Amino acid sequence: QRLPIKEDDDGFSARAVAGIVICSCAFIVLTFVVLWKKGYVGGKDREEELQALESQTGIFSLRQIKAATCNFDPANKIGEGGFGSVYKGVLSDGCEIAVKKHSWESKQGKREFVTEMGMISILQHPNLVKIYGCSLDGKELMLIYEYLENNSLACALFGKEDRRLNLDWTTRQKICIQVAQGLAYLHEESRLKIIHRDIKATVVLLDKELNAKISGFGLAKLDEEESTHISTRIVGTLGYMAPEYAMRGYLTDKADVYSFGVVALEIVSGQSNTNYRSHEEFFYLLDWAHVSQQQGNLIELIDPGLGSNYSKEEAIRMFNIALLCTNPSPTSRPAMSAVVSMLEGKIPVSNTNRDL
Ligand SMILES: Nc1ncnc2c1ncn2[C@@H]1O[C@H](COP(=O)(O)OP(=O)(O)OP(=O)(O)O)[C@@H](O)[C@H]1O
Repeated sequence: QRLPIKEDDDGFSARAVAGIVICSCAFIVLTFVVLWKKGYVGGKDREEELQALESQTGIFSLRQIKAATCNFDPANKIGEGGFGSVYKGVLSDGCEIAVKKHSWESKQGKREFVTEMGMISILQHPNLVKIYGCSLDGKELMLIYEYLENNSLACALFGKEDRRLNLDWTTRQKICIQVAQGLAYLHEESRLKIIHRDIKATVVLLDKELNAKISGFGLAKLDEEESTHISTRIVGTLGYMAPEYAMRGYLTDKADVYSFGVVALEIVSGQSNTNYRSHEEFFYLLDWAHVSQQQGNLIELIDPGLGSNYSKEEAIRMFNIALLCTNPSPTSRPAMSAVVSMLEGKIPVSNTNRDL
């Protein structure tokens, strides 16, 4: 359940970056179209050349997208996000794509479209979903991504029974490390430091080999050093938001670390944090994990679907890391690069006094 957004946002620092990216693409296409129409460029088959150029610059025509998705055939619908549907498509060169439609009516939908386009086109990492471009034809506002065959982590872990994947322990461990690596890149390695702000199991997509790629950059924000870190616009998803951000608007990269901790808990338990009902008093999985930890029987939360085919040591370590990441105090949460090393067993799980 996404939180509503006040439309008079004053903290939209990604707009400039996104504007430059889109303007540059539009300028290149426009220049080419003018030259092409005047006959300065283009050979026998100008239509083909224009299409090839469209793909290179990342601007797709509505015609191309309609052809790729069989006119948005409901059979090609693969998901539903907060601002519209997601369709699978195949371009004329055989390349598989995912097309995310954004609502033109909603200001928030347009804002997220621009942020996502700007952010993700400047970021490149094996654990971030790739964007191929966009389509801005008429009233349709669409983002075009690489298609990931195995849907989202949420679907794999707690989707409908026929769509759920029985992820084994090694795969869960790999996915958890890859999400942590993607976040470490955003926070510590990319030229622009970025806070994703909406890390959850539905934005972790899985490719053919079940490698994890982070998507959903519509709420991402630049982490500027001079910023006060106080947001007047609180956005994110209930059940995954860090308390200091949800209650006081205090936003740092440690808010993503908290959300990651919730995802790690979901990976090891196979339960959704927001839907978990184990006991009437305990609504969220995270609450239940704290109670189980106090009672010293955290092990009972490990996904029973794993049977006995998992490493107890690694599962307990993942629980410990998840609880460390969801520490109520942001300064007690580790940096994502440290989380990667802890998950890999290269450094001990530190700053935790939680006994198991
Ligand atoms: N590149 C992709 N490849 C395959 N499936 C995708 C891709 N992108 C999105 N999907 C599917 O579409 C669903 C919705 O994605 P989308 O990013 O629109 O929404 P969301 O992030 O879950 O929701 P919200 O926008 O409300 O936060 C995903 O959970 C996934 O199942």
